[in-house]
Amino acid sequence: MEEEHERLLKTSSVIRYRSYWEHRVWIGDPKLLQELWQAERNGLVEKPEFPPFHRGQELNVFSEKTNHPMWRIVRKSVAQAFQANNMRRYHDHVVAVVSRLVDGIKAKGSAAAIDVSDISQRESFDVIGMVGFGKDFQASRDIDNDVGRSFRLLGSFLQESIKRLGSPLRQFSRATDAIEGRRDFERLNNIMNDLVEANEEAGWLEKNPNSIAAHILKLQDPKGKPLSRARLIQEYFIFFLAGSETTGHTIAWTLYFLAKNPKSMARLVAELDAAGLLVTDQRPRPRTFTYADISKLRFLDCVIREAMRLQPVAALPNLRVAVQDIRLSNGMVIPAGANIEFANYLVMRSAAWGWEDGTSFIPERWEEADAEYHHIKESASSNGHKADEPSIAQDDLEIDAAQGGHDKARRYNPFGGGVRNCLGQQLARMNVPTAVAMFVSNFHLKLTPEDASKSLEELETLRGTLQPVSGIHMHCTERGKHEE
Ligand code: HEM
Repeated sequence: MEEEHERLLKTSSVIRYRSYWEHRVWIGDPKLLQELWQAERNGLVEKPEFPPFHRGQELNVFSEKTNHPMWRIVRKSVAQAFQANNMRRYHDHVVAVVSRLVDGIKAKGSAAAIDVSDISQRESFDVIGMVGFGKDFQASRDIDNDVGRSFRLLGSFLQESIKRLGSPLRQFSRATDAIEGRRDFERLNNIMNDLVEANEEAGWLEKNPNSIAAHILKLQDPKGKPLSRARLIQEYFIFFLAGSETTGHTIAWTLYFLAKNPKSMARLVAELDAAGLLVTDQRPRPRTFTYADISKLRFLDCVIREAMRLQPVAALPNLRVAVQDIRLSNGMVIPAGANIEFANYLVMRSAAWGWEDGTSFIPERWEEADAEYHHIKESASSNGHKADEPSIAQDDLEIDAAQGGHDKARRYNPFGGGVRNCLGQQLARMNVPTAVAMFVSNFHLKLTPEDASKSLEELETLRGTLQPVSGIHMHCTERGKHEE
């Protein structure tokens, strides 16, 4: 994938092409991305049509059009669940889930090849269940269990959905894997339905007023009516899907880069040691990782940013449609109806946007001020047109979506940009550092010889999210017990 994108970028940062009857525009330029996010705020860019994957399926906050009142209603309400004071309140859940996994890995011993990708999926699934919906699915209780396949169902759902996009009639096919796909849809639907029922039980809402579930259950449509059960299930489901796949793979890729880069690992270990968080011979039971640690551990933050720059798990399929002709500052016009692909992946790697040695893992680059931005020279504006229209005040629909201005454009957007950027990013920003720090504090991580010998390209695949193709396997040796 990397090679293919580098090849494309050498040709241009904007590519127009036709795929059968569709007109597509592929944008790999941060300044133009900024303009398109502005166009999205102004209603000129929309989400594409998401054909129903399942008869009777409703839309949700991810698939709903930006100009539809329901999208705004859901986004504004559920955003409250992700406020910092809430995240602080729920941090103990994250620590509890990671601690269970740490115990499970210890029980396996260092000879076992642990799939950290599987571990990370269990972690993020349990966190979203507990933090968002008050349900402990216990995927992290025993690292070999299958908890009714529920956490694996999200991955298979995503893959089945993608197959159906390519072949809409698949949902009626009698092929074995298509039948299994339909069963998985049904199972997932039932799990979400059970969860809605549990959350609707008397007294639950009062006890969990800040959860994602509480904000969804209180929603009313524009006519003031409560949401249908089918819509509730869809809203529940999207928070599980968007919230666990992405976070889990981000944790796994971060651990992978650390295991591959001993100098970065050593620096992080020293930081955790200085903070009293590392297990050592002298400190077999370090203090518990706290919410306050997240903002204090600067190098940990650099490591995660760098991993998300190189392996942005959700940066590829950011698709949109032009509502009307859109003129960009480089003079190009995107015709109404054209599909737009935001090629964030490339923007976050390419030398064209000032990334030095952009395909290497160098967390130190995040110690420089303004590293998120590409600075635009006046001459770069090809037709004298300014990069931005005067900025519309960002309202509370946008989360950490600062895009720069005329002189600089944000070149680091792992959570997307503009009004449709990631709604749950505050949960990810709490979960990923906590999990990474706790795993590194407890274990020496060493890739198995087989996975260590593979290139990143051999390890990765794009199945809806950018994820390991068949896991990332490591030997995890307890710190403080078997020091090297
Ligand atoms: C490292 C973890 C995560 C990454 C990298 C990530 C990335 C993204 C990106 C790039 C988008 C925008 C997609 C687009 O423009 O089409 C997005 C949207 C979204 N994300 Fe995340 N996400 C993460 C975690 C989460 C979590 C934890 C939740 C919730 C629990 C969540 C919920 C959502 C939702 C609901 C949307 C749709 C928002 C809308 O359309 O208004 N995400 N995410």
